[in-house]
Amino acid sequence: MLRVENVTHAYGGRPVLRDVSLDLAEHRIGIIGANGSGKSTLARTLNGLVLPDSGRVLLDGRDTRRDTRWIRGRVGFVFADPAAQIVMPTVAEDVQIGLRGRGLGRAEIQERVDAVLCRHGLEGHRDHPAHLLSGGQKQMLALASVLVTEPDVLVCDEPTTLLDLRNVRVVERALRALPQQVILLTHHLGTLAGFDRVVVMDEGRAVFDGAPAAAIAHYTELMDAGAAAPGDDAAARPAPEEPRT
Ligand SMILES: Nc1ncnc2c1ncn2[C@@H]1O[C@H](COP(=O)(O)OP(=O)(O)OP(=O)(O)O)[C@@H](O)[C@H]1O
Repeated sequence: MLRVENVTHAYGGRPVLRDVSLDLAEHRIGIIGANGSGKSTLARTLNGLVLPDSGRVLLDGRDTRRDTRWIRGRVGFVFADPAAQIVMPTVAEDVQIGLRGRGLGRAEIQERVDAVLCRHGLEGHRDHPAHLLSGGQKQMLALASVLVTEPDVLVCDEPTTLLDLRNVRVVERALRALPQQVILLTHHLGTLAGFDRVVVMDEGRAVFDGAPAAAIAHYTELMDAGAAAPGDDAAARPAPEEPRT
């Protein structure tokens, strides 16, 4: 189980995570919050991409600070922009690269690559140049390239941000079907239906933690309150004039 213990983190002296503590045990966990609330930074602490300034992050009792390599192998990470994750010229090569150095034979590598491509609708694109895939296909490739390594936990940082609605659905379906634990950061609140738990981040703190509907209601209230904050005179502004004809 992933455990976040009293984690704080700052960039250039500016606090981004403030004493966050979470036990992340459920199968499907969402993390939502305003832009800049610290979601990505929190997600990155989960596999040691970001090490906390204080506090610690543990996977099954092992600290990301000490056992970074082991934890990276157990916690897969999918980024919002698949282009940042695709490193090889062809689809199959890109999936295969994650299996390097694991002492697997050629046949097993081939088998695992074929299986993951097939599961994610990319079997017909095996030798296709990866950069020519559509946005949705690139996101599926990024997902496949992480899943081929068989992580226990998958952390997805807004994997549907760049996608149209059809591809959002494709990625949602793929995530739903995964046997492993998924921790999903998203601004697509509908994706969280059926999740076990949703954490709301605000200004570096986990301010709500509960069922999806209650978490979304809390987040919506938070955003509405922010939109009508004192000093914001938007509500007092006169409505724009109708164009005259
Ligand atoms: N590498 C970095 N160096 C400096 N500041 C950073 C870095 N990464 C993030 N920040 C800052 O930390 C704050 C939190 O960023 P973070 O990406 O964690 O928020 P977020 O909730 O994921 O936002 P979004 O919804 O926009 O992706 C932001 O103000 C951001 O500018």
